[in-house]
Amino acid sequence: MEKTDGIGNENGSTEEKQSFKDGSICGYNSLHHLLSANLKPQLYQEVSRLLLGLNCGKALETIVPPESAKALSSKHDFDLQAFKFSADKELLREPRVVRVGLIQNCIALPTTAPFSDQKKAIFEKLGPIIDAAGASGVNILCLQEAWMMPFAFCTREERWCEFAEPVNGESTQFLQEFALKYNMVIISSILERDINHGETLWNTAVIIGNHGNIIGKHRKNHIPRVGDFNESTYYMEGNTGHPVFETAYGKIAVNICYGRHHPLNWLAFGLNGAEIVFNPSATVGELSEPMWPIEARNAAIANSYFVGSINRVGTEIFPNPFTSGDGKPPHPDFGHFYGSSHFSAPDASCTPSLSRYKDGLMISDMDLNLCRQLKDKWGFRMTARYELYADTLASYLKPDFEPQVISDPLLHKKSF
Ligand SMILES: NC(=O)NCCC(=O)O
Repeated sequence: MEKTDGIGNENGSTEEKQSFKDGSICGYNSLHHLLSANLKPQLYQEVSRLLLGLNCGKALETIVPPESAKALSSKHDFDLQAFKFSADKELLREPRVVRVGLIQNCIALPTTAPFSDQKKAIFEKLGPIIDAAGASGVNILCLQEAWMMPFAFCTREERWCEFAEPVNGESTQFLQEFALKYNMVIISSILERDINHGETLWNTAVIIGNHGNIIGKHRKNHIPRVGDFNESTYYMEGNTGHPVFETAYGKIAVNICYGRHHPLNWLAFGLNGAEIVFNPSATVGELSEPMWPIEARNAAIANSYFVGSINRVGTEIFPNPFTSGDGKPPHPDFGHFYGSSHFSAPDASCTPSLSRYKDGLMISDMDLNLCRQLKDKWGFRMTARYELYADTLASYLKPDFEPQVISDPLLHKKSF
């Protein structure tokens, strides 16, 4: 249900336009809602074909979530969308269909509330959304980056480090119960405190198996130094490589937030055999929104795997204004985290996005056979010429590296 007619309404008043500060797109939940509300059905179909691609030659199918999940989404006011990526029927392999979920959410209490209350309120907010995923039969569920806290890394204040937890801490224990209850793999991105290594901090994804066990962890490889993303004040670049976790439902990996700007990061997870790579994120409109629908989709295409992209929602106001050395006046917030979580598939199709301003659960079935089918069709792995790039990289890393540039000999000749 949309809030206003947005600019689609010719009489759109100033008040209506003001309401766009809520994070909506001219009053609409998402770009796709804006288009479907304003284009004739035939035009919308054609725009969708170009915008979202085709899966097995058809528009992506939707699936109907169970009534219990729909009831939870109405009661707790979160967006709920469900789709299905198919693959071609094979003669020798059975389809390998898994149901995957992504959760996006805003924080639950102001950042000025006691930390324990903030964390508890986020747990309480997430419970019904995870229940909806469980009721829908989701096999693998991924939460957003540092879901258990406000994204306070803009502030550079040390007190936010108190939110950090060991891999087997409170947040993991909270999710382990759901994993066990719903026979679900859960990927939980937390601020980690590594007790055994001098209590250092990391930005870490914990992989919880469908028996409630901890399968392993991965630490964020690339730390942003852009805009207000002052994360390097808090933790260092990860030391866990590019692990792929073999779970009951397929081989999965996690490329945490800013790592999505690094094509080699995506590649490495692919080389290790990932079939689904999750990108739990926290990013804001002004900085990255034009990149958001492109990077994950490109990674899915180039590496012949599925990608699940998740971004938090809302504007988080911090008690003390901060600056980031970019000449901007002190400000108390990052800007708007624009949600828009979605899935991308190796055949270049993708789902529409979840809301730009509301909590949400995005579900999709995906037949993992599609990964190999796309490798066979496009041959990106076979044509990759890795040895050329290995040579270039090895040479680039040497201190005496010189770029391979052949200059036009006439370029520096004096003309008479
Ligand atoms: N959390 C995080 O790494 N954000 C960086 C900004 C971006 O990559 O869009």
